[in-house]
Amino acid sequence: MNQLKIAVAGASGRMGRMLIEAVQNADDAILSGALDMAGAAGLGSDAAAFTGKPGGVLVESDLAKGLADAHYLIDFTRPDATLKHLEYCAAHGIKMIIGTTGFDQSGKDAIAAAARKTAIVFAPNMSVGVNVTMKLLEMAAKSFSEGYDIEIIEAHHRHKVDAPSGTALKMGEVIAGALGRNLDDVAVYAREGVTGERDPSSIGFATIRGGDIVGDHTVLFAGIGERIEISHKSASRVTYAHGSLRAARFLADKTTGLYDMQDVLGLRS
Ligand SMILES: NC(=O)C1=CN([C@@H]2O[C@H](COP(=O)(O)OP(=O)(O)OC[C@H]3O[C@@H](n4cnc5c(N)ncnc54)[C@H](OP(=O)(O)O)[C@@H]3O)[C@@H](O)[C@H]2O)C=CC1
Ligand SMILES: O=C(O)C1=N[C@H](C(=O)O)C[C@H](O)C1
Repeated sequence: MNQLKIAVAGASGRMGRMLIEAVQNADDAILSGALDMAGAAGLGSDAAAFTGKPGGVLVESDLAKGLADAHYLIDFTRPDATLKHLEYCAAHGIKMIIGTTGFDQSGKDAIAAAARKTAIVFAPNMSVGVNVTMKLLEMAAKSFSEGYDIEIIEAHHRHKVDAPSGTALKMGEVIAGALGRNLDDVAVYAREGVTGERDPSSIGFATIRGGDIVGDHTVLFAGIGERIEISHKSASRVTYAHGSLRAARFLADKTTGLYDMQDVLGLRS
């Protein structure tokens, strides 16, 4: 069997470790590289040592060394790191699965441009459940287009650095798209003081950060006399890791192009 040769960026991170374990446990994949930032404590050590099954792949900060044997890079880091990795991967034909969130428009444009040189799956949430939830939201938004106020509430662990979450923003885009609105025009990210009455076309966001919450997202459609809530709650990061492996398998026969998990899961309508 042709194994997927996968490198993992952010090897010491919450997702990096989960991904290394998932690659190690997959029959059709082999850990072929591991990256972390210059100065990180684990540099030079075995990337899989924490699993109890070291495999001889060392954590590198030098991209040429860390990616020498890789055909895929799974990247859950920070936007500045991902954009550095992107440049290298595009130049060397290494396919990317990007889970990092918090990109500005120029970062997103850079990813789209790199996808003309290599194949990329870019999604703020790799779990099957969240991506099916996106479809439910599209349907619900069309049905609740009049008379229902839409609010997106997300909760994550205390270490998360970006807000709202990439998933919440994507949910907002999906709902706005279904309603023929532009999220930039209708999003309300914070309320304080005398805000005035709610604009019925707005989509509100509320962010909670605390403890070890893996990732909860709820979309509230609040009407007169009834409320509908569509929620997804993650109890483990393993779903993101398994989704990333599905994304790598999806890219196996692609050489270029930008895809997301709706493509990977066959959910695009
Ligand atoms: N798409 C999805 O399904 C999911 C997306 N995410 C997203 O993935 C990202 C990472 O999340 P998480 O694993 O919790 O975060 P962590 O902070 O635990 O891990 C981030 C990793 O990236 C490394 N890193 C940070 N900056 C750089 C840099 N400049 N160069 C190289 N490496 C760098 C960190 O190194 P160090 O520790 O040394 O700082 C660390 O190893 C976030 O954007 C998060 O929103 C998370 C879960 C699911
Ligand atoms: O930082 C996290 O943890 C997560 N980030 C992603 C996001 O910003 O949507 C996905 C998931 O919710 C976990």
